[in-house]
Amino acid sequence: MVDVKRTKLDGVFLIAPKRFGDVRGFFAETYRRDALRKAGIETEFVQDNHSLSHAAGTVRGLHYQSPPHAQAKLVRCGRGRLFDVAVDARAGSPSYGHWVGYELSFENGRQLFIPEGFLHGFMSLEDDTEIVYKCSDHYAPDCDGTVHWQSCGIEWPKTGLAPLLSEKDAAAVRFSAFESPFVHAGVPA
Ligand SMILES: Cc1cn([C@H]2C[C@H](O)[C@@H](COP(=O)(O)OP(=O)(O)O[C@H]3O[C@@H](C)C(=O)[C@@H](O)[C@H]3O)O2)c(=O)[nH]c1=O
Repeated sequence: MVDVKRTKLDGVFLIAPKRFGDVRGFFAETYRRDALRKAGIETEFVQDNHSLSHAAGTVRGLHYQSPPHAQAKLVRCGRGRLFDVAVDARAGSPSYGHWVGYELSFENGRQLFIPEGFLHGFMSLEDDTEIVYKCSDHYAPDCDGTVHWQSCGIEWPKTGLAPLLSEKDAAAVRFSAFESPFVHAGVPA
């Protein structure tokens, strides 16, 4: 059983798989294609990723892959706690530049579905936080892009710690200078 809820950004969903607890711990279905389809998510995933961030306050993002290798992602936290963010980067979208952010943790088991055309990033909120996510296209380094994490008006959690970023992410272009490779498939008037 999976609870799939819309967010304020069209196409982004917050997902809560049911956990069956017993004396041993819990059991949960972390991916049900039929439940996502019922919510209108037709995405086929082809790659699973897993990363560990040692220090709380680590930021990865805001990342995207350009067409023809754009990726939708289904994100969850394997260990610890993180703040996960999606930013609408589809040129012409009524919510262009708008963002949503949710705490995903081992504890709450929640997932975020992020469609193609969005930037994705996260901040770890505990030491040794793991993120696990499915992607709808393979890694394509030539199509890889990053936008500066502090250039979209995102209200990041205040950890009191110095953020830790890759060199690539620290040097990323600001959102105001970002030339979006994505187009919003709007309904014609
Ligand atoms: C993303 C990725 C990286 N790599 C390699 C390239 C590099 O040597 C090393 C680390 O790559 P990065 O620094 O890009 O890793 P990271 O900063 O964790 O990148 C990830 O960030 C989050 C926010 C996302 O949304 C992902 O799509 C991805 O962009 O792993 C792969 O082999 N396959 C992949 O799919």
